[in-house]
Amino acid sequence: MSSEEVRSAADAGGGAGRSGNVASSSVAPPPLSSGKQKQKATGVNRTWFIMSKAHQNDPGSVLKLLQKDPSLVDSRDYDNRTLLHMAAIYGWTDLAMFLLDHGADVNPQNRWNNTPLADAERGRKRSIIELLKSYGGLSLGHEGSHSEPIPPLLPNKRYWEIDPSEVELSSSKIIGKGSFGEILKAYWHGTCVAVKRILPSYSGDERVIREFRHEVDLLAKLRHPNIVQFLGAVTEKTPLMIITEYMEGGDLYQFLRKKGNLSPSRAIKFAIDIARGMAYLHNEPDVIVHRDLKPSNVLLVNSNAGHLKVGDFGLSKSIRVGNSNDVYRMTGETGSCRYMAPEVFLHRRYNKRVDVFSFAMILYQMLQGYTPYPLNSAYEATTLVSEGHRPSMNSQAFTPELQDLVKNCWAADMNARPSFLDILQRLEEMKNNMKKSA
Ligand SMILES: Nc1ncnc2c1ncn2[C@@H]1O[C@H](COP(=O)(O)OP(=O)(O)OP(=O)(O)O)[C@@H](O)[C@H]1O
Repeated sequence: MSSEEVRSAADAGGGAGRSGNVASSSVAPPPLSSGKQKQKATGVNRTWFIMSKAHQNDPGSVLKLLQKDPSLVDSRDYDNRTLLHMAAIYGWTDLAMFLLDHGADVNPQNRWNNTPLADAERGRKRSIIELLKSYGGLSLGHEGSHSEPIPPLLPNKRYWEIDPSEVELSSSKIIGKGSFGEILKAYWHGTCVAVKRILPSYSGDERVIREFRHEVDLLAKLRHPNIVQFLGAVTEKTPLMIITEYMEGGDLYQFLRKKGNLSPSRAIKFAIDIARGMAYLHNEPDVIVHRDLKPSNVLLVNSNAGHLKVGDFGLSKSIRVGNSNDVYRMTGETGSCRYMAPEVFLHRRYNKRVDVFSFAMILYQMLQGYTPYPLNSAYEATTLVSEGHRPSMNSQAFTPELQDLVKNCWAADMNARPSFLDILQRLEEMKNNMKKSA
């Protein structure tokens, strides 16, 4: 069994304390499994670790790490944000001063071409603006929708409880249906939101309530640009509701139905967004296995389709990686058949790489233009896959690199599948090579 196999949340006492972990780093880090190991981190790990502290809005720890190792001043995350960007976004003047005094580049540009000064101006961080200008800061970019600071989690466990009267449902519209409820487009304090409302007929069903609470507990811990943002929940009154940001562009399934197959560059862009969200969920030691990754659970921020997020955590499991020899064994069939890894369908032991398999199926669909085995029922399709068959890749959009990636990700041996951090690196490389050859 591999070192990445995991045991169940119930066995391990659940996956606690995921307060803003990020999976972003300039280089894919080897997994960290304990606090002590973090201290002994390698160069690659140190970059990842310091960026994760910055993303957790923890300037104190960032400063301590920098004092120990000033060579980290120009560390970057996957979005090419430096510590100076983070200081500008959050308004950490002392930290910005330390960085600049220790030779940090004053005008690095992130993925959206924003410099720290542009970010500070967007957030109206006056003292940082002055500081950056005094060091020759230039205001370039300004287009980043991804640079807003994320407020730290409040210690109060139920800070997210919403009174149903706050949710304006009279003019709401049903936008989706799930197993136990419906998804509505509604308004919360004047803001358009998505409301997952449990149907009254299930409001007394203990199993449904347990699953609902589990989803709320899990969602409340998640904060990442590629994860649909949880805003609050109604758990003390009926109907039970989960309120998340509204994703104007709808889901990827509908999008692909309209568009057919995507160009390699667009599929890579979409795949990067999905892989980013998934790398965050799979971040050890508090691993979240989504278990139901499929196109209808990937949502588009708006109709420009420039930004995707992973949603629907109804079936996700929070798992604290403990004994590396244990695996999670599923008790019932879970997830959506057509995108499901064979080990799940066959009720075998599985680990977080089930999500990598589902990711391969989504990538396949984006490039091929239709679902895997469209002429077969979902059950037949999964049976074929469990017998070792894979759908043929005969669209022009499959570049050799994308073909290899899909093949690796749907490997029958779950331990042969790459991690989402590896996937991200490969996709980023493909993207850069395409840019160079354009
Ligand atoms: N935040 C959102 N913004 C816009 N549309 C959404 C949002 N959340 C869900 N939807 C729409 O509603 C559909 C169903 O949502 P979702 O899968 O979360 O429901 P569910 O009850 O968990 O379903 P299931 O029983 O399949 O798990 C999605 O495919 C999507 O089209």
